[in-house]
Amino acid sequence: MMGVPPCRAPLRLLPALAGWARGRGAPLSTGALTGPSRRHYKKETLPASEGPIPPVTVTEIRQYLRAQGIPFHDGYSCLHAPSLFVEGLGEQKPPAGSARYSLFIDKTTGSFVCTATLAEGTWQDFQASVELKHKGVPQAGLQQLDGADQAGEDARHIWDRALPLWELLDEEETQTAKAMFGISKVSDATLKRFGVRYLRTARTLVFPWFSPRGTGLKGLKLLGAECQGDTVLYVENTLPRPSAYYNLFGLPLIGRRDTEVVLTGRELDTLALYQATGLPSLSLPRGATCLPPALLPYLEQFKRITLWLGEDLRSWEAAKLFARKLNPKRCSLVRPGDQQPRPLEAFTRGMNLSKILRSALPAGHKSIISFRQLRDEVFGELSNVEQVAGVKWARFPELNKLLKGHRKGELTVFTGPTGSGKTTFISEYALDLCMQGVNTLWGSFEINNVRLAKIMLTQFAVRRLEEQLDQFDEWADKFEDLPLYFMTFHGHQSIKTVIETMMHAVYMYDISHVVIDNLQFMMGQEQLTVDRLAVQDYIVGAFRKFATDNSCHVSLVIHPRKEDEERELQTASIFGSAKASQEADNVLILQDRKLVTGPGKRYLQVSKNRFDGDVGVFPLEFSKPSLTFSTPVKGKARLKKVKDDNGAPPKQAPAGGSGASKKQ
Ligand SMILES: Nc1ncnc2c1ncn2[C@@H]1O[C@H](COP(=O)(O)OP(=O)(O)OP(=O)(O)O)[C@@H](O)[C@H]1O
Repeated sequence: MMGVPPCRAPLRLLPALAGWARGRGAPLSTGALTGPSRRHYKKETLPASEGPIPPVTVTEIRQYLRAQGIPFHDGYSCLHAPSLFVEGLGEQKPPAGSARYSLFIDKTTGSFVCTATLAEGTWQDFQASVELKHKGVPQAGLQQLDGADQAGEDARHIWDRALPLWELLDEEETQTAKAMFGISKVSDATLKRFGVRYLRTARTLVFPWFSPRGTGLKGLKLLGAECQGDTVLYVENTLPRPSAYYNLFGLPLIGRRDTEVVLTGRELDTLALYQATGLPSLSLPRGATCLPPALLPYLEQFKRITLWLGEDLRSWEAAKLFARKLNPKRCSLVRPGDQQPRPLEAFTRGMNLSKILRSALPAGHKSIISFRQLRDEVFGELSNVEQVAGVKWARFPELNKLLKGHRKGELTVFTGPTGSGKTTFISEYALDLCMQGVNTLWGSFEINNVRLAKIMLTQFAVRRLEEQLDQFDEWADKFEDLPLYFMTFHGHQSIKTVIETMMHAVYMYDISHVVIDNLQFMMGQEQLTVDRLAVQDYIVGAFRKFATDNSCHVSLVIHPRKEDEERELQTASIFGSAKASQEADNVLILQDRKLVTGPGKRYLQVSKNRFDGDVGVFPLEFSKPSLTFSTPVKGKARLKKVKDDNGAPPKQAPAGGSGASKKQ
């Protein structure tokens, strides 16, 4: 297990013990990664427009199926059809709505999976299969999912060594182990039903991932626990590694006729929920961080899905987004709150879980709502000020003081003089958030992904890896487990293609932060200045809309206009009309003027902050070996809040950030 220091979050993901990543259901995945001694590291990439995934619409899919004479019916997230991959079944015409329709085609991406044979592929693969079938070629060999190879073997090895919790040496050991995980009230019968085991040597619970066909072991999750005062800190490891771990825990226990399910964020919640209510329950493989579309076919049978993911605002936000993918009409959401903690806690506190489930709110969106419907949301925001403020940077405490945090749905515009280190800074700023579980998508048009990943890996390791190549694998392995994706665009691109790719990434990977470096690469070659301004306005507007519609933060690098080199940049120095700064929620400027405070110093200026109005500047200290910009530790308080963006960086370190002011 890698030695990543504990963090504040009650649950965090550690790198998997070993494994492969296959990016199941993700047509754009990087391909197989081998065991722990590998040298290559690859993050998943998204395609350029000429890449392998032309967007397909559900209308086109329907037309194609009709034209090919393939019967289908409309599900919640997928179209259901008889499978081509099951011998003979494709020829028959089962009645509409039949459970024998085992082929699921994702309405958004066209990707398919056959739940009977576990064949899967892209929309293009599907069309190719249909053609081959017409030519009489058998379909059996297409991408079987259950080749879990190395990870499967490793999992089997651990599984065989783990014991059922109720078969430990004595009752006392069982009780101690249960207490350690906060599951003293969870009965042996429940643990047995879900097949939970205990790995004595590592003092971890072991949750199995069985193939949906109920045969082989595909992987497992190991859960460790540390008690800190009254709270239990859980540490997770999965086999295969998180990016390839697609276990809907509890799936083999779901009956064909079950039409309702409760989705939880943790296996322990599912145990508690089942024991308390007897209702079918599944837990998502990576909690509230994502709902991979590859899981959607397995949720199609449910007419009603209740999402009860956790007790914090982040889980609530995630539940709202997941309901969109699942089809909000069938979803209800349990709102986190003191009287509605997560299922395990509610169970431990002796609360009535059925009652909490009954109070779940329908996710169906209505465009006109009254304050009465909003008041609980308003209360939630008022009572969770810290969480509402967003994810805090770990490396830039001064940025937290000004911006308070990184929030979904906002647009940040970032500018600075040419060559001042914009890419280097924005890379670390995004990496910091990504390391805290913010699913991040990079659009680097100026420098290629290898160079960018090299900068990021150096910043991640906080050292010059060129001179310590023996450490490369260790850092690359950890880096690989970050929820980080890259678009494969390079050079000029149309905004339409970029936005389409971003939407695809949001659907596939639940991206909540997109970084675009930089806007000028979407501007095309228009010669006329007026046109260029209009084009830029249009692009900024498109990113703004994307951020709002997808509840996703967009950080957009824009070059400044050519200005007097002696003068500080201001909000008005951003290239183009005023649109960029008007649309932005935050404007950040990297100031590189060599001020009296030190040679070569940079300052970060927050010149607009729509969230609470605090603006100001703070110095950054660049470390060349690690390419990082930490805030200097020496000296007194460094942050200076200023009245407006004409406020120049401080000539001396100001005391205590006095002079703070709010800006409308
Ligand atoms: N504060 C700094 N002091 C010295 N060198 C720096 C600093 N920040 C970045 N650099 C180095 O300067 C070079 C340019 O940095 P970077 O590409 O991040 O700048 P940029 O502002 O994005 O450039 P451009 O305007 O071309 O987009 C890199 O080699 C980087 O390592």
